Amino acid sequence: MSLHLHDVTVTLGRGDSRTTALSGLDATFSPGALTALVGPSGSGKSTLLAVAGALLRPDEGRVLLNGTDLAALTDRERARARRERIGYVFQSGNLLTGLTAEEQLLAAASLTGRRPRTLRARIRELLTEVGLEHRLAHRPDQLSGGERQRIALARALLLEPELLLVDEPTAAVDRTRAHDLTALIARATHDRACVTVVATHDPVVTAAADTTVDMQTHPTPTPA
Ligand SMILES: Nc1ncnc2c1ncn2[C@@H]1O[C@H](COP(=O)(O)OP(=O)(O)OP(=O)(O)O)[C@@H](O)[C@H]1O
Repeated sequence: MSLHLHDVTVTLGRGDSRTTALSGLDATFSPGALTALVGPSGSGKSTLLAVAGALLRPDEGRVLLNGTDLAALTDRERARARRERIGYVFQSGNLLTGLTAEEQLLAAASLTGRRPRTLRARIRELLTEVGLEHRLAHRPDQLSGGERQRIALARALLLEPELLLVDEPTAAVDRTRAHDLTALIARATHDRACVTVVATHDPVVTAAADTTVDMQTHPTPTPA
């Protein structure tokens, strides 16, 4: 399993706000390695995650997930890849309104055909690992921003993706929790040899990462 971005260009916005967010980007991400994606605000980290996560189709270039070019798939195939192969943890958490923390994970797992009975123990274990064992029955509107994102991380880890993409996992938590979450992500990456890319400004994450990709070494976003 590996992720290669070849000559990827992404243009965002229209008219005066049109911006080349990524320009001819080449990057390789290895299995079993936690990669910290660093660079100043606006350097294209979230854009890279969106392209790698098959949420955004590049204007040009190839996005090879273990040899499959995500950019060349149909919308339906891309949706399937997102569901079955990719775990994407947004800063917002992107949870389903009205479901408790535990139900968020059960719902995600049921989409992949797993039996709820065998899942509950694993779900509780993961919610404990992200420090939310006391929030199992809380719905998104009863949780803080950092807590919502931690549920999203637990949900992604439950599904054991080949590719794990995480946007700023430690931005809304205290330092102790930042260390714990980073260790959890690193452990999952190493244990299952998945490709993990974490966009971050946090030295706690960069210190624990196996490797770093610096967006500053790539061309800065410019008006298109
Ligand atoms: N919808 C959009 N229309 C036009 N330009 C956009 C749009 N979204 C993002 N951009 C621009 O694209 C560039 C890359 O943005 P991106 O969000 O990928 O940066 P980032 O490195 O993730 O930043 P941050 O660290 O602040 O999250 C920025 O210059 C941004 O202003």
